[in-house]
Amino acid sequence: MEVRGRGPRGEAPWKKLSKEELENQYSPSRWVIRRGAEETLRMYSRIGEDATKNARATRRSLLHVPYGDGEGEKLDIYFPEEVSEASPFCLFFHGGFWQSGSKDTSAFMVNPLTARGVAVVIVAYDLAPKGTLDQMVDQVTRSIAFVQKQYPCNEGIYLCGHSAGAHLAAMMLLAKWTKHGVTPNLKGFFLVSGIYDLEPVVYTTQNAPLLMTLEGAQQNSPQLLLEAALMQPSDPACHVLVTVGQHDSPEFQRQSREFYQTLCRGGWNASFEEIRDADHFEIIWNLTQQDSMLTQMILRTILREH
Ligand SMILES: Nc1ccccc1C(=O)C[C@H](N)C(=O)O
Repeated sequence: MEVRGRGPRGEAPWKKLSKEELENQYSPSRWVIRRGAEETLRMYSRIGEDATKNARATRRSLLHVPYGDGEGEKLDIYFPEEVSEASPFCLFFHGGFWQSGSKDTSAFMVNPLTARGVAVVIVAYDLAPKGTLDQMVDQVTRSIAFVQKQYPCNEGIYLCGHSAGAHLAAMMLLAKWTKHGVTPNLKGFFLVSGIYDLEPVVYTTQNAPLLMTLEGAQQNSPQLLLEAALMQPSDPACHVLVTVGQHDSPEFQRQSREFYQTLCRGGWNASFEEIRDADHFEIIWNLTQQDSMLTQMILRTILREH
């Protein structure tokens, strides 16, 4: 499929959509094909809860560790069998349009990754309306700095995010670390069904608790920030995997493709994968399975089995 990049003065394609169609495009559960929307959302919670129960029952963990003073600033660390401070660490940021979801139902990737020697950190952040986008981005930045300070010998820090969580992870491509007193050993990004240009979200009902202004949306859009920055990646070896489900909405697919293209133009070591036969939710359920394509891609990157 050909994707027209937006030229400097080009019209963004979503601006041609009616209000109803835009709402539809940014309602992931309306695009699922194997079950109804309600059932999908119920199943999403249940699979997340089961994965978390299972991870907590079978893995050594440190739960509800504060990474800041705020009440919501907590993370869970799950260790591989052979505990080593030098493990690679993969931090996961859950989705839910910055207004739903919890670290306590998001341990999807814990068992497959810890089984292969990777420590997994599931990070909580303050959801809207309590948290603003600016605050969430700051919290995510501090959670990463915290892990780097706690485990300075780590073999690499990898960030994985789903949906809104992929947005938060992608913002870290532009993070300024100096004020945090530490530069994390960032080695890779796994961005799953994310939103990188927040502007269209302003015109949907998803914005009711977010209260984003147009300016706020632009300031928190990695798509726009990367286009404007023309900055070189600080570590050219740092790999960015952009993935989207075959059954994600066309707007979600466009967002992922355009973000990938912008990364390539900026000189990032990026790759793009459409996950076949997966919708917005199934794509993350894949992470509970050791042998799924997405889990395997993540493990290959982290374990450098190219
Ligand atoms: N992106 C997500 C990721 C995780 C959990 C929910 C969502 C949703 O988008 C829910 C939305 N209210 C929907 O009905 O599609």
